Amino acid sequence: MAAAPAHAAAAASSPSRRLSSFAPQQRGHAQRCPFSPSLPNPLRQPCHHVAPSALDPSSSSRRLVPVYSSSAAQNPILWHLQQCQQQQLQGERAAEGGHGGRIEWNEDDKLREECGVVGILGDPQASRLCSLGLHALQHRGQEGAGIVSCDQGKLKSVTGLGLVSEVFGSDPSRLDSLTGDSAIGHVRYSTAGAASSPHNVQPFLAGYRFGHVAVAHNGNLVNYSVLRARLEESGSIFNTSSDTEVVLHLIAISKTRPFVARVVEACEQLEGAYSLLFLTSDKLIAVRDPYGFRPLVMGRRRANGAVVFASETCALDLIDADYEREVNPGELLVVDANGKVSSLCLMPHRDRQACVFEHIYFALPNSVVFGRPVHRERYNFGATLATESPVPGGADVVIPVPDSGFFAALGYAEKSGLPFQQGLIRSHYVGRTFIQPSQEIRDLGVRLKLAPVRGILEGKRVVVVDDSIVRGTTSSKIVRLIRDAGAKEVHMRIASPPIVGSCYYGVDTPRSEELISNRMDVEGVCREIGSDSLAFLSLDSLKVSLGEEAPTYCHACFTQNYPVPPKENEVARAVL
Ligand SMILES: O=P(O)(O)OC[C@H]1O[C@H](OP(=O)(O)OP(=O)(O)O)[C@H](O)[C@@H]1O
Ligand SMILES: NC(=O)CC[C@H](N)C(=O)O
Ligand code: SF4
Ligand SMILES: [Mg+2]
Repeated sequence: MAAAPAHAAAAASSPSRRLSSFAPQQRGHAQRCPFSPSLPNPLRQPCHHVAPSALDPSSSSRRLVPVYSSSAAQNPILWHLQQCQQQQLQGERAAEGGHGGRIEWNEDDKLREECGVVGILGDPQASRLCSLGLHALQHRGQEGAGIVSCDQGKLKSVTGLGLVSEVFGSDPSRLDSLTGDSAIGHVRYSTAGAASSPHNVQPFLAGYRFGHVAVAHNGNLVNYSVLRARLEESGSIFNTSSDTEVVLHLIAISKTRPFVARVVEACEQLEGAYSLLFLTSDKLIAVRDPYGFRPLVMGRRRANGAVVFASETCALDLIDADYEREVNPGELLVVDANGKVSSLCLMPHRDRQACVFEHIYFALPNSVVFGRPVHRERYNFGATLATESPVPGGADVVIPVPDSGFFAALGYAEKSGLPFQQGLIRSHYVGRTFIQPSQEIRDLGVRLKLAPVRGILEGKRVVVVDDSIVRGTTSSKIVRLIRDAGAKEVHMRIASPPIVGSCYYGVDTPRSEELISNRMDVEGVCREIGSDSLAFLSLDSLKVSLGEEAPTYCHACFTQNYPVPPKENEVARAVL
């Protein structure tokens, strides 16, 4: 049963939050250049620019501010801004290798993925299966990939920048070298530490007093700078600028024994999100933080009972492993060399705060995440949206924004009784996070990625369903594409609430100020993206859709109620 439509109630009481129609000529920008306020800003599209004050490499934080761009060649202001941005980039690259912080930024307009982890024990093909599992999780991180295997107590590692196919496909000898019947793997999208540094690609492998240990991490540690500073003060030397490395140092300096107790002691000092896999000479260990922000599941291979851990069940499916259960929040599972699994409670169990965005956007629809099939959740969000936000004057067709809008659009169409059509075709050869250095090329990139089907759109009142709006640039471009293809009306429907806050738990979001719904209300966003109407799924309806489990989900990017306070302000983007 859908909740009362929150925005409809707001619309009745407040004209400023009403869903509205806007004529294109009303869509002018009155903004001025934030860095030269005396100059009017004639530009239209948001891009990113680094404030000149942040050009100082010693600056404690980098400020990214939205400005408006067209072609730099035609526009001196943009040229100036791009020069500054170049300068900033060069400064940061020169500073790379410095302590801790992230020195690159979310260059496109998206919420970026997180990371994916896979671990296997008890199969002679462990590293090959691991690489297949990583392929299945490639949507969670495309910056780097790696595998550490264990053969007769000896740990071996191959890591590299790029996609799994680039790291392991180009040279078969890499996988051949990873012998042994246990392995862990990682695909990275960075939240802390430079994306372009090969040192930051996981799994990390380190030696300590009693042996070697490898770690693969999905999440983000909100207190890592504090921990790192403390460790460095007492002599630790870091190899990477990633938050994850602190875990290895904490294990190494722990005075307790055995190894599992060291892991527990280390994890007790961590704050934030962590789904971790550890590999040692004789064990595979899986840990999930007490809030369970990030997913982590366990399964077994049908053929031989090998134990498998993975971020999402799609990785289990690919390697013929049956899903057994989640690693529970706050739980530590130890798999010994004989495949025996023991469970330990890591620390007092807190109320779970699973990331609801896994259901909305991140996870693949064929995965089961937090015990729920992702495709079903998305379908329900879309169906609820249809109930609470039909198009006032009716519509002719519902189309999804591929890929992640697909199931929500299907739910919307079936609930509203409208035909569901594929009005946008997605190129399979353009990545999920398409990155180009200039805004102009990025604009073209959207057309490269999504092409309208004129025969479906021409003369129609079109409902376009997407999963989320972050900065709004993709939506504006899609609205324009659909209008250019002859649509009579374009109504955007978004199957999640407006995103108003950054994530500190393993998802690289733009700064709050750059999130379009943080800067303006629904009517403003509608005007900005140029649609005839716009509606988001209300938070109340999202919660109704999640049912009894709603309180066990994190919704902080919609509410800014952070379950773990983000102590280090903007940690993911700070240059320390
Ligand atoms: O408001 P914006 O800044 O435009 O960002 C939001 C868009 O980004 C994501 O799609 P993306 O293209 O990254 O991935 P997908 O193809 O898997 O949907 C998301 O699904 C929205 O479509
Ligand atoms: N997205 C993630 O889970 C990233 C893991 C880790 N914080 C890193 O930056 O490498
Ligand atoms: S803030 Fe948003 S993206 Fe981050 S964990 Fe919470 S729900 Fe997920
Ligand atoms: Mg999308």
